[in-house]
Amino acid sequence: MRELTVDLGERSYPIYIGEGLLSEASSYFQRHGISKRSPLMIITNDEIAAHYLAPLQTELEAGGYRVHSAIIPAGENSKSLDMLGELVGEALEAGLDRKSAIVALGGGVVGDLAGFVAASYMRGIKFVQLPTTILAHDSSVGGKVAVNHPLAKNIIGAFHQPEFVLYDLYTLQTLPLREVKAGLSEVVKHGLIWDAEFVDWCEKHANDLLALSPDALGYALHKGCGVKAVVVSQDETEQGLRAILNLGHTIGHALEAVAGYNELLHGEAISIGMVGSARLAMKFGAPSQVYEQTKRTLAKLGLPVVLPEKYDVDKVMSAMMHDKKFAEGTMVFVLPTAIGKVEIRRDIPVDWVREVLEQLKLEDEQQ
Ligand SMILES: NC(=O)c1ccc[n+]([C@@H]2O[C@H](COP(=O)([O-])OP(=O)(O)OC[C@H]3O[C@@H](n4cnc5c(N)ncnc54)[C@H](O)[C@@H]3O)[C@@H](O)[C@H]2O)c1
Ligand SMILES: O=C(O)C(=O)C[C@@H](O)[C@H](O)[C@H](O)COP(=O)(O)O
Ligand SMILES: [Zn+2]
Repeated sequence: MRELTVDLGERSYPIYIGEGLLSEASSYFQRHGISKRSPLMIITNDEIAAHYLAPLQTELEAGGYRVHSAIIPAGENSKSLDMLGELVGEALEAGLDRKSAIVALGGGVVGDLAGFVAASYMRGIKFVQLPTTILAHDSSVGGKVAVNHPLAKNIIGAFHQPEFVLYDLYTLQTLPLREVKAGLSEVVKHGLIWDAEFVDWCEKHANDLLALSPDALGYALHKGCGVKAVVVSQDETEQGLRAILNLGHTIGHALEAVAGYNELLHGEAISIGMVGSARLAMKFGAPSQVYEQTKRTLAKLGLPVVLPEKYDVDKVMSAMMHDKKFAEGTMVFVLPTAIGKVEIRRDIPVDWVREVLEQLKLEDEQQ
């Protein structure tokens, strides 16, 4: 078992990473002071529930917890205000009070939504993250919780940190291959913003990662969570440094919104966005090697690295203007200056962004 800490003073919390951790969940709940006198509510989706809900519920009940489970439909469209309202209704009916906890069992969709339920129910109750996707090495750490609006991704949300993160790597073995690849996109991102050696490692071990080798996954997720924990510990509410975790997201979030949240997976959109950012960086003088290695590594992991032809560049440009990263009349981009190093720029000519998107689209036509 590996352990990391998100260091936020009195709100610090651990990330436990290991195999079989869900089968001992109640001892972690107890250790972290989750009340047995108030009911708790597990939020998960139908696909994850089929694999992991019954054993988790049995384990927690055997440990003396009163458990209510809420099951939402799988998919990004569940990250909505309507679903938030439904879950608040379920929490009230199940008798959750201010000492109750919300338990997120799932990937980033469940985690972001459940975290926002916890942040808003009775103005904030405890929550626990039980991530079950590779991507959730990112989403379960750091306390960004949110739902989407049709016009913009994650635009209604809060910062609300979990009590602890319990990452059972056994759960990853049932992930569909497309979800494995999408999750690895954010793993590579953590290397691209912070650790060049780790990017080399990801490139070299791409096949091991895709094959879900326990050793490779354990190492990569510990590294990825480690970068995230260090960054969040220094800048919890994104006053500065934390924005680097947004590499690839200016373009990526716009693509997700334009696609209606049900076509491109988050990790796929971010992959295209990271290639776009590396291309944009070349216009500011970054060496072409940065663009080439970014694209090569993501492609080796089976991720999209061009903009599908059907995307309308005007619509993508306009979606970018609704993002949180658009402020005071300018777009904010995280641009790589070397592998493992990025800078935050607010002086991006809009025409350059358009050119990059057109180039990425042209590459799709040429494939
Ligand atoms: N809060 C943050 O800091 C943060 C960071 C990154 C991404 N996100 C958000 O995370 C979301 C994407 O998360 P995701 O990729 O985990 O998506 P997801 O939660 O939709 O899970 C992906 C798919 O895999 C299925 N699944 C999950 N675990 C499984 C398992 N163990 N076995 C079999 N199937 C399983 C789910 O049912 C779903 O269909 C996006 O909404 C993104 O915006 C948030
Ligand atoms: O934790 C962060 O900070 C991130 O930016 C991580 C991103 O991978 C994640 O997709 C996040 O939800 C994006 O945040 P947003 O504030 O741009 O919505
Ligand atoms: Zn992301």
